[in-house]
Amino acid sequence: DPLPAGFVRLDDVDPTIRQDIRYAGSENFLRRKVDGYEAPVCILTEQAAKALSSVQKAMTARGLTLIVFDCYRPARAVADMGKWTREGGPPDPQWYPKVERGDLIAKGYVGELSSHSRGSTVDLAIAEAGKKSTVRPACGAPDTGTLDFGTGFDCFDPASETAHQPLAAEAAANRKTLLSVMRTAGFRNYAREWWHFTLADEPFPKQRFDFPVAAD
Ligand SMILES: C[C@@H](N)C(=O)N[C@H](C)C(=O)O
Ligand SMILES: [Zn+2]
Repeated sequence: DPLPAGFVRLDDVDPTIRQDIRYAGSENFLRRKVDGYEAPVCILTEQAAKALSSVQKAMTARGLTLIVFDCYRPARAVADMGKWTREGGPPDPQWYPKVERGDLIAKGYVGELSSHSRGSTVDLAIAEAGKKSTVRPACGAPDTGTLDFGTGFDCFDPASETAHQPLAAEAAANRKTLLSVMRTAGFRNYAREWWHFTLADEPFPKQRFDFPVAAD
């Protein structure tokens, strides 16, 4: 299906950006596919995709690449995550080792209404350009194939706060690099998650979308 006006598939803007769209599969904190993800593709607003492509150019020059884990997230996916957290349960050592499942929204790790549904928010890391990512998330181990950020994508823990201390020097330096290149391109970080960025001048600041994430 055609995308709503103003949205693009990232691959059409910059096919060099690596994509590992976790909610389209089971390697995520729900341990199953999330509603609304029909294909593992990154969809963003045109402005966000172009801004990300400018970051990728800086990365490529350094032998690095961006890797995106989540982009536009349909409202039905946000609702699915919310319902799932409310089912409750104990901490999960891999994804939220110190938080009850039912507290993930209250603690700010999962959005009850997420900026991702506005299309200009992205979860991402930096990887070495030559190395392919194999999935090995999240707490206590960086994702294989990404630089060391201290924690992996979607490790819901205070250690994932962007400015968390103490943090090994290399992880702190990599967080600083990601923050710096993303800020230069006009993105703002969410202080609780080093991987979550929203385009400051987003085109749909008050709208939430619900079309599915589909390949074409
Ligand atoms: C779930 C995680 N990847 C994330 O994006 N968290 C923020 C708070 C959100 O859901 O908007
Ligand atoms: Zn996010």
